[in-house]
Amino acid sequence: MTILDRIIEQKRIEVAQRQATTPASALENSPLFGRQTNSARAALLAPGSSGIIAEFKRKSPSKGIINDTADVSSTTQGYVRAGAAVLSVLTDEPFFGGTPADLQTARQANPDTPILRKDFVIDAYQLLEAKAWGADLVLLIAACLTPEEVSDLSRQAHDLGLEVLLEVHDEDELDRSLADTVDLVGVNNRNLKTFVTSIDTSLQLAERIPDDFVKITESGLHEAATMVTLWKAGYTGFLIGEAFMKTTDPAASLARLVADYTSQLPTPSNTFTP
Ligand SMILES: O=P(O)(O)OC[C@@H](O)[C@@H](O)c1c[nH]c2ccccc12
Repeated sequence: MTILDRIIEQKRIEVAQRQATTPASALENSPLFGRQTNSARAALLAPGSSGIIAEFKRKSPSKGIINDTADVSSTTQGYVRAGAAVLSVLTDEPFFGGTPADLQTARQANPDTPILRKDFVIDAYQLLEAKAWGADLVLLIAACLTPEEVSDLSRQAHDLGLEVLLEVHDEDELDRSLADTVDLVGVNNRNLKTFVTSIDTSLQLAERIPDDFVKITESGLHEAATMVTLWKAGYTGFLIGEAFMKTTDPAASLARLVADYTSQLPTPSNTFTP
């Protein structure tokens, strides 16, 4: 059994329990449910965008504790001030130490920034939660969904005004799961079954992703030079967590990376300006 299998097994139990205590109607009646969402696609494609999706992550199955003292509100606000285009907030508790409250807090602290609910979505109920907790987009992971589930869930997400980031790890997942109902395609450099992380994954898949999707490279990114290589390969979005969260000042680390990255980009029009 892989770690991903264990996470999904646990997730099914968790979703059933939450559904039993909070009916869909309660989520639909919550104050944030009707809010107008912010577009991550627009934020990442805006001229001058840093392209960075900055993640709030306390721990992970591959790294253990990364940061168990950081405050959600100040860290995410710091990320935004330092130039993050989009925020990603883990809501999985058992494996990543995130909570629904983290997402709600990040929403309240950053009303105008697109926020990704980072979790393992396997059921439409979780889309209602995402909307009720203040998310603007959700992650759908091809490795744990059938192609039908990807297209059904992404259609339902759109009906709620949520954008969809489809995560793939190889050619096979991309070929079978890419639906025109998704907005952004993320290539995870980390294999969720083995934890092996390599940016070659993104480099190999870049050309196979049609250009109408915003291309995001995810995980294991630490250095501006690597980002420039990936940008040249066609990636405009960079999902980064650990490199920031493991430092004592995540926002300052982001600011340094943005400065370094933009100074190395060949075209001034893509330069981030605060
Ligand atoms: O902390 P990193 O190596 O910068 O990675 C961030 C993000 O890509 C990673 O947390 C992630 C990518 N896909 C996921 C799916 C579930 C949980 C976590 C993830």
